[in-house]
Amino acid sequence: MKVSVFAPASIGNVSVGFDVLGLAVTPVDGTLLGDVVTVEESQIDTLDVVGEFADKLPKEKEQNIVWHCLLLFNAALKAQAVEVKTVALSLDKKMPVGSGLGSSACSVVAALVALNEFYQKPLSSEHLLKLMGEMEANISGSLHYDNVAPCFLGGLQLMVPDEQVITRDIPLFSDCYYVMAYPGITVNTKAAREILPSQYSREQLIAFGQNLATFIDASYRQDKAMAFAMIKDVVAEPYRKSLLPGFEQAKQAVSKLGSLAAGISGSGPTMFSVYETLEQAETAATWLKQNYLQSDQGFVHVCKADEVGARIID
Ligand SMILES: Nc1ncnc2c1ncn2[C@@H]1O[C@H](COP(=O)(O)OP(=O)(O)O)[C@@H](O)[C@H]1O
Ligand SMILES: N[C@@H](CCOP(=O)(O)O)C(=O)O
Repeated sequence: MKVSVFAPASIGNVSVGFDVLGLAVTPVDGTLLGDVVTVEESQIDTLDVVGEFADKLPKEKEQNIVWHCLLLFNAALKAQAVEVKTVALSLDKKMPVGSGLGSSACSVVAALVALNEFYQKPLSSEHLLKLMGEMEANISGSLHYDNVAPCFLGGLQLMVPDEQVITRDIPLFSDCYYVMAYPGITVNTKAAREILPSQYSREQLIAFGQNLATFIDASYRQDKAMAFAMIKDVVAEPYRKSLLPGFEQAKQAVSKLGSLAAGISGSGPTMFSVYETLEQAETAATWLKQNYLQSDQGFVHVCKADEVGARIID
């Protein structure tokens, strides 16, 4: 049996929900913005890495998080007395590393879902999600599900403080367009987490809670104006924007072009911005391609919410 799984890009935090909100996105032109992992039976365990960003990854398979996913998955199988097989893994690394697009989450989710499908789903979705969180914590130094949950399940996901639930689907605005502008430079998630303050003021805590609660309420009422007015980041953006050349100027520019909201995607450097119409999104995308990209590896995609998440592809 051979199975290939695609796992989509995600916007961690969505500005208003640091570490507790994440949205999966996919380009409207059909581009596969995410990673693909293929699993098939083999005489020995192997990992082959191909794709546009393969050269940005460690050469040794033992340094690749997809290999660590195999080890973690096999341990989970043994704990359930399921016979472990030797497999050939192939990672098509379509996602830039340190991008703020949930690149590591794409590899983790695609690998664990592909392995689970290969074995005819011995692990529950809840068990898989916990393994994904464990992998993300190993990579970024602290546990956060806001990339792996939307990447795995699709849509807009709110992390809840219940280990048996972990995440909840939140109603999203499926008619909006999300422009993802990756400037082509790297911001390491772990480093971007380490620069954040260890403490916040009472004023910041109240603002964070009120913004997030109001966003969730407006999402359930499908009150688009209120929801996107709440897309404000009091936790990370004030401290991370200095890592993103031209971010402030780009945010002001897309606002004049009609964006409903804009912010740092995940830990950056990707900037996301939201629009009512495809025409506005495409106009802003053109501006961002001309003014926000820092290298020839940068790109801009006009996206919609990805409501499916990780999926088998042929
Ligand atoms: N398959 C992989 N995909 C992404 N990163 C990987 C992978 N394997 C190992 N890594 C390493 O994990 C770290 C991921 O960095 P991170 O900043 O979390 O990326 P992103 O923000 O894009 O998720 C990098 O040091 C990268 O070299
Ligand atoms: N909540 C995390 C999100 C990291 O997203 P990534 O796409 O940069 O890995 C954080 O802000 O640290």
